[in-house]
Amino acid sequence: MAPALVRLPAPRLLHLVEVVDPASGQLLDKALVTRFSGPRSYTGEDCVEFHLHGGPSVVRSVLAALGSLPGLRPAEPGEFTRRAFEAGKLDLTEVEGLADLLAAGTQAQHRQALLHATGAVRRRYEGWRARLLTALAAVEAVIDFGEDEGIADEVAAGVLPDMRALRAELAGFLGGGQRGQLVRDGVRVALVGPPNAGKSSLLNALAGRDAAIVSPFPGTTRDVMELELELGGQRVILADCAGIRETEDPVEAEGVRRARATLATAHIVIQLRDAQAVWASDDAAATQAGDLGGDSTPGELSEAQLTLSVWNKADLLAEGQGPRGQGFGMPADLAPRDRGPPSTAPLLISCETGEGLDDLTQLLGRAVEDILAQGGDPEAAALVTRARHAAALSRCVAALERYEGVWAALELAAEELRGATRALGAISGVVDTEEVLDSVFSEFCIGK
Ligand SMILES: Nc1nc2c(ncn2[C@@H]2O[C@H](COP(=O)(O)OP(=O)(O)OP(=O)(O)O)[C@@H](O)[C@H]2O)c(=O)[nH]1
Ligand SMILES: [K+]
Ligand SMILES: [Mg+2]
Repeated sequence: MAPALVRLPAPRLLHLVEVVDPASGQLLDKALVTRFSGPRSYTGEDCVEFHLHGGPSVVRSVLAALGSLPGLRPAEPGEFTRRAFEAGKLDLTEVEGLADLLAAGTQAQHRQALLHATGAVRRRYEGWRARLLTALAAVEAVIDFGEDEGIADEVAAGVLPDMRALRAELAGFLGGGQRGQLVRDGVRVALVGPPNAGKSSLLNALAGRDAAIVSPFPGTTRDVMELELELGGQRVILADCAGIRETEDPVEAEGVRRARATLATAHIVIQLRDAQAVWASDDAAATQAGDLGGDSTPGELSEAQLTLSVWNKADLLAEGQGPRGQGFGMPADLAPRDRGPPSTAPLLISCETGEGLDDLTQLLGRAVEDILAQGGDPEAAALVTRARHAAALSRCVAALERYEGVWAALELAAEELRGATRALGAISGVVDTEEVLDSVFSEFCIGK
């Protein structure tokens, strides 16, 4: 039997149609439908988009009707985008940008993802790769055809300056810090200090909700509790930990171990102490010098970490008692940025009354900016948003360094230039391995 002739609606226009189950003839929805004919579609293939009413039963019944047609099946997560990539519609940086765009929770993440998704990053990488290919082509041409020693030397010397410049440029991006990854993954802030300092109370105050358990019993928090905040458009991950102290309790001891691990990976450390306890213990000076309190020592902090020293429970200090009366600690250094990172002079707050919390938020925002500023300018930083980019870039730089050692020996030089080209190509997916592709596409949810 000849197939029934179907008049397809015009492509790339919305059509209001009745969606009918082909088996039962039952009306399923009245909906807008668009047909795309390849290659002018997202995947490059012939596609149809259904704009259904959103009720779960409508969607389920239309999917079931479609699934009953021969040759149709649900897409795997990321399958549409993978097909688009395979059809050459997107490169890997754009694919990753799309995944980041779908996941973007902050303005900074959003802006950075757009640089990838719109191809700005792709163009940078393609430009570099084109320079490598030009150099490689010149060198290979001499290997293949050039008999003349003079020409060989001339070409080798001609290629060298641009490859040197390229190596320096790429090394600059690699050494420029981790801003791209910080924007994507968040700046990590750890709340540490002795038990009962009010760390969980402060986490709740900053989050604006009762996220962590607060109690008058020291040793309440055991697991690390992480919360995401948006500060000045930037993703910040705030971690509340167990109070650091020696303990016989094996569960609390595990909490202390986790607290130390969290402390080690934090970009910013808020050292929280009970103002009255510090004042009573008469070691205010030691605290000003940046002591973590409890059993921990300043030696646990690395140079790159910023610390904010904060004294809590200001409401419990009597009039004239404590740092307030001594003329320091209120508020801590809120000096302009050019005067360096926030100082370690303590900031006095109360989670109970809210005193000092605005100052703390400001100070924290500035510390986050300082951490990001160490990571270079935003557009350059957007080139390296994943560990995979950094790894490929450093392979490329290493190959170019080796090239500079052998540039006059054309065969060896060509080999290193090929290696450098391959490494850059891996970032955009020009040269791909299944493994990289699988990990990139696995980030997607079903339907993209
Ligand atoms: N008066 C007063 N009490 C506070 C303040 N902040 C916290 N507290 C109280 O201090 C006690 C301990 O607070 P938590 O937030 O549980 O302290 P923590 O540092 O998380 O304690 P651990 O998890 O046990 O290490 C609770 O009873 C809080 O209500 C404050 O600013 N003023
Ligand atoms: K507690
Ligand atoms: Mg706690």
